[in-house]
Amino acid sequence: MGAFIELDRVEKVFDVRKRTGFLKREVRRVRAVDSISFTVARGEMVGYIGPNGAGKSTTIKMLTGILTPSGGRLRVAGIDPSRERMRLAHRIGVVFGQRTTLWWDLPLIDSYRLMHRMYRIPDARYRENLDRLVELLGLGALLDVPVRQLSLGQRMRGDIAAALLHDPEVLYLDEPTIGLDVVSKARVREFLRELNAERGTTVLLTTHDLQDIEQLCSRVMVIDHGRLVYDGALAGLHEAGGGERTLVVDLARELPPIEAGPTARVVKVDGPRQWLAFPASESAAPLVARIAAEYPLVDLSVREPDIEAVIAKMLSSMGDASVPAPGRETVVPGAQSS
Ligand SMILES: Nc1ncnc2c1ncn2[C@@H]1O[C@H](COP(=O)(O)OP(=O)(O)OP(=O)(O)O)[C@@H](O)[C@H]1O
Repeated sequence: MGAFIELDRVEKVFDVRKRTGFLKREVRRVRAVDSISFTVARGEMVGYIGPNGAGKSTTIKMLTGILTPSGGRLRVAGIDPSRERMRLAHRIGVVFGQRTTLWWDLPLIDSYRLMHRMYRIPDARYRENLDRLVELLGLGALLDVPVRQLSLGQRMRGDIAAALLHDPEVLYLDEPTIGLDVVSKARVREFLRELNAERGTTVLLTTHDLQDIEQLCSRVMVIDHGRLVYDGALAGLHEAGGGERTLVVDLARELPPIEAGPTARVVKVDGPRQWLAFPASESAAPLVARIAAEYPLVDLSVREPDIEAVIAKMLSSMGDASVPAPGRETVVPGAQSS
């Protein structure tokens, strides 16, 4: 089967007018997406990650047709999103972690009823989908509650159901687990896994949480300064990024740096607290056991590398040659106005 999402040298350039003096204005050209090409097959679950301002949201907005590319070719299910946004809307679902598509003052079920009409979902299909989503996402007791009274995790589940009522073939998720507690995160992830396995829904996921990717996506794409700098398995990204986790150890008192064996090293000491870096591919258990046996251990925790750190390491290990120059933001000659 051919590609379901196709981008061929897609670009998005914004011209931003900036005041630089009393009467002077300068036009700055920001290349938010800079010649990106990739394809996603039907049924794939792909992570789309990158530092702040890398161009992720701009890409998603072009994929939904909210923004028109400045250059290149883009197709979703054979449709050019910005030209046929409404036709495409029936085939895609979008969830933004930071915003809700639900009506704030209305009970949850009323938002769903409105969507039923907006998307002209056939009655039988609407009822069937609603029942299934309410069950899978545990929304039964929440349907009559106004959205503003829902917790963040409940609201997120409500939003995910809203995005899926019309049976979209592809789901774009922008930070779906942001701000959620551990239990809610697990629930959302479990649901997405089931959705993908049972319905074959294609999922494109933007997140700052590496565990979202670890638990959901076999493929991850990294975007930096508007360019695609990595496309492959998460393990490969860890390798390229040096792949280290951190063990944070609280000792009973201030002590010299812990000697923890050949693969771990102390990277920071602050009073009785010490930070040890160790390979992400290794279990923390032997390290913890050794420290517990030899030191007055009070508490400890393991920190996963954060996405920004992994990407930064990957970029520096690749060398500057493959990293786009920071000249993405350029002053447009002759565009000064007064
Ligand atoms: N409407 C706009 N007008 C001008 N510049 C914009 C506009 N939208 C985005 N940009 C710029 O384009 C670049 C990419 O922004 P984008 O929101 O796509 O990044 P992002 O990867 O989603 O970041 P974040 O993780 O912070 O959400 C940034 O430099 C941003 O300032």
